[in-house]
Amino acid sequence: MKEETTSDSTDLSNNVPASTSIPSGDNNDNNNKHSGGFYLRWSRIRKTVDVQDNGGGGLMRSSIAGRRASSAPLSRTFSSAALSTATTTKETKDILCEASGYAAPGEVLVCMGPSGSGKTSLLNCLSGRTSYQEGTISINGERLTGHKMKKVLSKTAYVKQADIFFEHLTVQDQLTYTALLRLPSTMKRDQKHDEVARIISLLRLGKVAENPISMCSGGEKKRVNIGTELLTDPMVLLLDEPTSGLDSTSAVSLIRLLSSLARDQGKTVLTTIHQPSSQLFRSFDRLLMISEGHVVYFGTPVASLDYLRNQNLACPEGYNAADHWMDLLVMDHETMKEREGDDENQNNNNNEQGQEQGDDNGSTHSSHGHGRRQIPRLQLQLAWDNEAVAEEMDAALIDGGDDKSVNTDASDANNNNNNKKGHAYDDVKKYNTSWATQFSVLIHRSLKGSRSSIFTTLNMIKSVAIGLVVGLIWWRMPYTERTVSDRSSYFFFTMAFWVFDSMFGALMAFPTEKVVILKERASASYHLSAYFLAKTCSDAPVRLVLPFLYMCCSFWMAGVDERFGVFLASTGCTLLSVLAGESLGLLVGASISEMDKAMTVLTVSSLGLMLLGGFFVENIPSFVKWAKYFSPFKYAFDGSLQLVFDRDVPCDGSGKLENLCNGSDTGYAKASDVISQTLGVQGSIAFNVGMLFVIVLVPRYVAYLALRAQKGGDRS
Ligand SMILES: Nc1ncnc2c1ncn2[C@@H]1O[C@H](COP(=O)(O)OP(=O)(O)OP(=O)(O)O)[C@@H](O)[C@H]1O
Repeated sequence: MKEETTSDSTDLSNNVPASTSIPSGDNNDNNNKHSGGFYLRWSRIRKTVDVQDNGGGGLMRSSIAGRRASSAPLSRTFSSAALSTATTTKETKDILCEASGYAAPGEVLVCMGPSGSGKTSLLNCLSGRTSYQEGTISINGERLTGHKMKKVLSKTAYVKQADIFFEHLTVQDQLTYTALLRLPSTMKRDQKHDEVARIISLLRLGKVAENPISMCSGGEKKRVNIGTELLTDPMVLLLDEPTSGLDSTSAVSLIRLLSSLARDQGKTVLTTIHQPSSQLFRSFDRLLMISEGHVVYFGTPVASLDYLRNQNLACPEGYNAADHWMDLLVMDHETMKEREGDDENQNNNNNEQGQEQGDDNGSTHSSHGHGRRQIPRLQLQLAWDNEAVAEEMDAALIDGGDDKSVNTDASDANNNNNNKKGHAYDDVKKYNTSWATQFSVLIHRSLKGSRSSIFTTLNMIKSVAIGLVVGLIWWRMPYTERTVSDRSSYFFFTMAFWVFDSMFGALMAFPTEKVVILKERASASYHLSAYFLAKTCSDAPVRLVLPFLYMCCSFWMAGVDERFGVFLASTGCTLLSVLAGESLGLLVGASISEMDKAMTVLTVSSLGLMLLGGFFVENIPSFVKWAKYFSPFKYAFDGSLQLVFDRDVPCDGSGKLENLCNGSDTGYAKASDVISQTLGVQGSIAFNVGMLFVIVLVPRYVAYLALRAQKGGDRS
């Protein structure tokens, strides 16, 4: 093993030319064709992440410089401090190592590499979805820094590997809402609908347009995903594995579609792809090969075969060139030994056959024609002269590369263009539509979701049934001394049931939508505030219908009060308590991302708040008593009881209000005494209702802030 490593480095230093420039035939001849397009360049992009190592020692520990010297495989670097710690250490893992390249308007650049080589990470960096430690990304020669990157987002479409949607929406709905949100407000509504129709026909989605996305096949979902991004007429289209899960015919037609978008509309297309056919491989305009975060080739696919031949790694005749590239990049010592063994056997067989047949074809091709003791991916990583590409990219920067005289044709064209007209994205606003438009579209979309998840037939039956059961159990209570505690328990049950129901129902509201929101927000579709308000405004009325049905049944059956005004007011109190419970659920759901933790927190806190409401324990210790002022149960209960017990209570000899009835000359217990002494109600109706409003609004606002603080991770 040691010998092999030494010989690797020796062989490499002997075999690889000191400088490997972009292969011939790879000039920028296409650049002037689409000078109005976006020329995306990146140079020396370095991205690292900190990861935990539990002292397993399974990680490779050396630096790039060290590896360049020793040819040891590496994708991680260690700080010396980390090395000295035996147990859990933090290490820095290199995900992209000085990656450089460009994607030109009118061209399809295909990025290939083994799984985990850094393709998605590169797209994430280029789309502004993730940070990187070093390097420059520019559009038409201008560096993209934070602010500009955000602006460019609205001109960049990023089709992610995962198809993320609200699956209850139909294909048509999904595209229409996207069009209404992301197409500029200068376009009329009809034009936006026409655009949706165009995309549906372009992507052959007509047959499934009215189907919910959840019913679509993988390929159809992928096309909806692409259609969603194409709608905005982006200048730069980034696609992560758009052909995964598609059959070969669909994959070919998708790549053809991308090519035609690039050629006919001057779009800049950068896509990653797995295992294209030989024919497809050759049809790509440009190829970027990545291995363990290192660019190992950038140029045309055809020139890549010459390059491999120069590296003594020629693709065997008749072998799929893309497969050959991938084989080279995944091969390790073990697979090499196996292959060498196979080759030797095959050579021996062929030699024997050749001798028998007098045929001189015995020199069977060694499966990949490479030096037997080199690991090809290391050879290729070391051989590629990334610096040459990086310098070329830097030279194209308007505000200063190392040598401005080395500008490419395109950058010259773009410089002139930019000087005259300013940048194509200078006048681009982050959001294409106004806050009000976003709010109205989102509320419409959100209502569809709320109706399908909350306002279901089953939920309605449940509410009416519980109302009927409660009505029967508390059946026709007379308004006398005997039923004071029954009336109070009716309200206790009602508040407890509905507040818990709304709390736990709302807990899931944001977590289930979070992934879609992060995706849509990453493409600057709308303000978070527009989403948040639309979501809460659409969920609330739908959620209130159910307790209203319950109140309609139970209140009259139980004979809580015969006055319609009291019914309306106590129903209002119940509904306010439902909204308060919803707010607390939203707050916990928005602040704690792990569902099991959120559920635990909500269960403990809601039970605590209910007990603190004073229903079960009369003598709450003073050091926790203050917490009852956070209890929506308390305010709803206290408010409702004051509405009902606004008249003196007739004594009926049952002795339930003994202390109040015994001393009474009128035969009535005074309402104020019943409320304060027997029921322990505090504060006026206005105070209790006011406090309910506070609990409705404050936790909601904090939930919004919590949601705002959440950023999509690298992988979201
Ligand atoms: N935030 C992160 N934390 C830790 N590791 C990460 C992070 N992001 C990426 N990686 C690692 O970086 C490497 C490159 O990941 P990336 O998703 O870019 O690969 P890929 O080439 O797109 O793979 P695939 O083809 O399987 O999608 C992987 O080993 C991945 O585990």
